[in-house]
Amino acid sequence: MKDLEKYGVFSKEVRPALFDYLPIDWSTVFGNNNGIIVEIGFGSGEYLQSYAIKHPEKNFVGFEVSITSMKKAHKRVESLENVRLVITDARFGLREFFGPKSVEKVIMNFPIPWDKKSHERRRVIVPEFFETLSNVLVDGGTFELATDVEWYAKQTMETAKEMGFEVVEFLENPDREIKTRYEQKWIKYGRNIYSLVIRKVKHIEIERLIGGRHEMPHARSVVAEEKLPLLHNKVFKEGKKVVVVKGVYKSTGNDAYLIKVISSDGEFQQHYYLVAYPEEPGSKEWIIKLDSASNPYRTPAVKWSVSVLADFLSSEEEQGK
Ligand SMILES: C[S@@+](CC[C@H](N)C(=O)[O-])C[C@H]1O[C@@H](n2cnc3c(N)ncnc32)[C@H](O)[C@@H]1O
Repeated sequence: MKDLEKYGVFSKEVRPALFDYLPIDWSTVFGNNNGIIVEIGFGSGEYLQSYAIKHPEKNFVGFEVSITSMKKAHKRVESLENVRLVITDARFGLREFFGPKSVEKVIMNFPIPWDKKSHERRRVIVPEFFETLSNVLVDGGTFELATDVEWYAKQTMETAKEMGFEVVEFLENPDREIKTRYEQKWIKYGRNIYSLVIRKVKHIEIERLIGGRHEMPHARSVVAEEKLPLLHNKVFKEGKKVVVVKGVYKSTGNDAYLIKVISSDGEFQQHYYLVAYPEEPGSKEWIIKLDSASNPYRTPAVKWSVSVLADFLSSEEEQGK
């Protein structure tokens, strides 16, 4: 894998899907073993920039889901050797890209609380998030939250205690050295600010969806070609895995088909393409695999999408029916 691709179009962007092995060995990314601080939802990047300049002896990894924020923040941190940015849902990224006891501190400034019942699924700070923290934080490592939403701060503190964390600090209107864009806005509007610091006291093992070598899943099957159009809009479910086929497209040049898939592992959803084509022209044996231009994380649902589609397409004789 060429480093240029692995590190994305932005010089400080890291694209974990292109790494051969996960969790990432961050010491090779930064070229040193300095302690790691993670910021979730860095927005325009002011906080990350100021913090990283103040602490050149630490490495910083920021997560965002907004590409607009990524572009703005990247301009700020471009020249900083100790910062890397990742465009991924941090709930997934913190668990999958960091090994046990590898992060000193996780920071979250002014997250959207998603208070409506229908939006609850988007919330970052949920019990599973504390399980991830209990694994990836070093012993005594901390999580810091700043918010303008009192119930959110208090609920986070209560859940943290239930999940075995120690509360180090809970302050109303703290005088924070670095103020984020949202913080400045809320202060101007006269809103109260709450800050919470909790410390890990107990390490737990967690299950990661991916891990180890990031291989390309593929399957071989005796395919009944007439079954391919039947895949359209098909939904396959097994446990937390869901695979939905959104489209099936036949190539004009040969017998290959492109299959548009959305798969979910619980809350984590990915969009990508699979390809299906005869091993030799005219052969009944087909290969079904990820399209080379698609690069989803090889989660259980992604691996399963290849095998479940291969089974579906398999001719009845092959299945012994
Ligand atoms: C209200 S803004 C706060 C931005 C910045 N921290 C500040 O205080 O100015 C929340 C940010 O979190 C990002 N975000 C929301 N959910 C996220 C997730 N699951 N993973 C990473 N970033 C997320 C949003 O895109 C948005 O930029």
